[in-house]
Amino acid sequence: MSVVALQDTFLEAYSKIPKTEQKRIYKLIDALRLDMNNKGLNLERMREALDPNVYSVRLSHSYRVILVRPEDENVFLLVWIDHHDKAYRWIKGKRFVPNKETRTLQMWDMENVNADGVVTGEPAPAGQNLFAHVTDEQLYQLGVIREFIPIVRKIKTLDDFEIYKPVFPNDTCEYLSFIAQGDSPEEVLQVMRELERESDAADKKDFTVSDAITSPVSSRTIMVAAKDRKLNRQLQEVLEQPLERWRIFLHPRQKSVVEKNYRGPVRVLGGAGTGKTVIAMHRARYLLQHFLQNGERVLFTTFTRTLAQNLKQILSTMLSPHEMERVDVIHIDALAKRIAEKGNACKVTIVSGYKLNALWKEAMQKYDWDADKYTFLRAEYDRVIQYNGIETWQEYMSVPRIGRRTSVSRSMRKRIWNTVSYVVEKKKEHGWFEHTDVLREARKWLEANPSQSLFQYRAAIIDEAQDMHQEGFRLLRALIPEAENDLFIVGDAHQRIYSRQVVLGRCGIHVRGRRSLRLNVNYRTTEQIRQKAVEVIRKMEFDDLDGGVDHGNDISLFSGTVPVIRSFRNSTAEKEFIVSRIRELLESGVKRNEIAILVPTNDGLEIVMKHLYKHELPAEKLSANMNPDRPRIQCGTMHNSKGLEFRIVFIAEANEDNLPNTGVLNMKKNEPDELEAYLNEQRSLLYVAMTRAREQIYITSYGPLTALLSDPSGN
Ligand SMILES: Nc1ncnc2c1ncn2[C@@H]1O[C@H](COP(=O)(O)OP(=O)(O)OP(=O)(O)O)[C@@H](O)[C@H]1O
Repeated sequence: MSVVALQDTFLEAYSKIPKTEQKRIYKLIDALRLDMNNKGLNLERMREALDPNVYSVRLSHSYRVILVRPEDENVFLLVWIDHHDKAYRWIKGKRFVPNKETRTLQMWDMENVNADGVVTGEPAPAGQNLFAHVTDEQLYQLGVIREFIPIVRKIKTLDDFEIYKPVFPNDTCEYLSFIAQGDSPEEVLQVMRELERESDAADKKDFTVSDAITSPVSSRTIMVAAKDRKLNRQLQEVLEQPLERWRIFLHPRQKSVVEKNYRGPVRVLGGAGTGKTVIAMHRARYLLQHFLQNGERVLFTTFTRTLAQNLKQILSTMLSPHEMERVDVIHIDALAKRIAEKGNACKVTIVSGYKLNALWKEAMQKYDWDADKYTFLRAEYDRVIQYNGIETWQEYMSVPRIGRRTSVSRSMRKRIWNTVSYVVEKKKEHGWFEHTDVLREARKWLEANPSQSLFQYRAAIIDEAQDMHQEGFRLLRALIPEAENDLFIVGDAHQRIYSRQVVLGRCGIHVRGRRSLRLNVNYRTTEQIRQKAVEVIRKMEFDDLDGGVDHGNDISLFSGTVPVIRSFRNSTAEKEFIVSRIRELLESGVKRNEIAILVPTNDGLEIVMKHLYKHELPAEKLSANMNPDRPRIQCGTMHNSKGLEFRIVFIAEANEDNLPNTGVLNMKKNEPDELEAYLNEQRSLLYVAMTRAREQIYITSYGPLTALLSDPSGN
């Protein structure tokens, strides 16, 4: 007898039961395989269940495992674990269908449908149907079983689709999601056919549960336990790390992006949680295994140190030690510093904060500026001069000041230039560099020494590209020779929280035609969280990192509870609420390190952490050196959460005067460009923080709540 498990449901159930019960599963599987008639197993047919092949078996005094045992087949399919009554309720309306079209074993939930009475209702009039352009036959080929076709015909809008989603099995739901997002049925069927080509059971007349289990397509949904007494390593791995199965199975769409041979740079866009980083990591592996020669290396870079560290750790579990030696995971500023120091044989000292402010104040005094022009001058330097890599007065005189609304006369420009030159000279005298200076110096060195191949990089993968400075991309272009599969860039302008818009074409990176891709399906966040997060940024426009507009719209595969948003009288009341919710979550089986508390400011972070300690809740700050597996509540600023994800997220201190920060608003109030840029960054920051949550989000404040949640204009 072979024993397999239905991933999505079984893993969910498994993650909710106590550790002692989890350990019993392995023994139970062995026992089932050896002798299913073993009386001790207490195998019982569940007559109340809709599916005639459903059985239950005793795991312990309290828990039962639900399984499917198709007649005349030598297989047990584990689907659920729960207390007796709850398990019965769960299984009651489920039907397990080996679907010849999708080559998978599907789970249909008739209970949901019948409760809503949707099966017997009238279909939506033609033209008002989200899937009107999909024929019945195409729906069938997409895996919709015949009796469910009338249900699809009732779906008028994307919102309707949300309500109906739990009815569909995951694979068909995913295919329908693609169509709902604008893909043609033919395109989606093409993806399916590619899979069928891989399937050895494609021509069989009857499609059985055993066929579904052995079909390669099922590798995403079914885990197989090995035939010998030791459990298959894969099953054990997935059971122990249920949230990371994407490391093993990619969706066919993702797979095709990862495995293509591209004639030049590729750009992949997609909203939060659409799998961009997952794809980037798989791409690194694929490049090494299929496209690169021995000795050629891959650079994997991103914007922040914490994220680079996190990516390195995950990559090291996906790649062999030998492959890992051929990949450098490093954030862009560290890379630039490395090149500049190696190339110029000099020590780079980064200057920022008060030293730099003091230098600017000195220059402003010398050139007789009013103190309130500080923001204007710094922005002119960062947004126009540094952004465009300008180094001479002639260049500055002729550069279009795109995105700067305050006009400046020629004489004013000259005064600005004199002030800037003073700062630049002084920085040189002290041997000080800002990060952008280092990027530029590194690039200039590479351009002047084209034959120098410092690190044997043949290709680069760039994550979180929206926050990369133009100088960063120019540096990468100078570092990686133009060739097939040279640059793989993933990013999302919705999440830009550090830099200004980049135009890849202006950095010598030319993305053409089919090398520009967009992912639309969110695998991380529930639709409820996604929608709430999108509300915060809905009035903004987003670029495609190359001078165009990103009109993309995403959809989440999962449904969940609505975000909880609450404001409290004072900070203590807010923190007490958070602590009590955390205690409840821990009691319900959520692990400490699955919970994150994010706050707008560093001061707020200290307060939150003190509060957790006071209540004996171990906590840890998000940082490049932290170990995310330690059983601690993860705390960090919203900025630090970039690129990460957690099961439950609290955004605390989301106060009116924190988000956006009133002090910064005041400083920028006379600079409309800067003010708008800052507000947009703050909206994106909130979007980023909210979309870190997989299952549930709590947003709290003391005093009035941030206006960004109620009024996306931020006014
Ligand atoms: N093929 C897949 N199967 C299952 N889960 C997946 C798959 N692809 C992605 N995911 C899940 O979605 C999560 C989000 O993926 P990822 O971090 O790559 O998204 P992203 O687009 O880079 O997000 P962000 O831009 O918000 O940081 C992953 O952690 C993973 O849990």
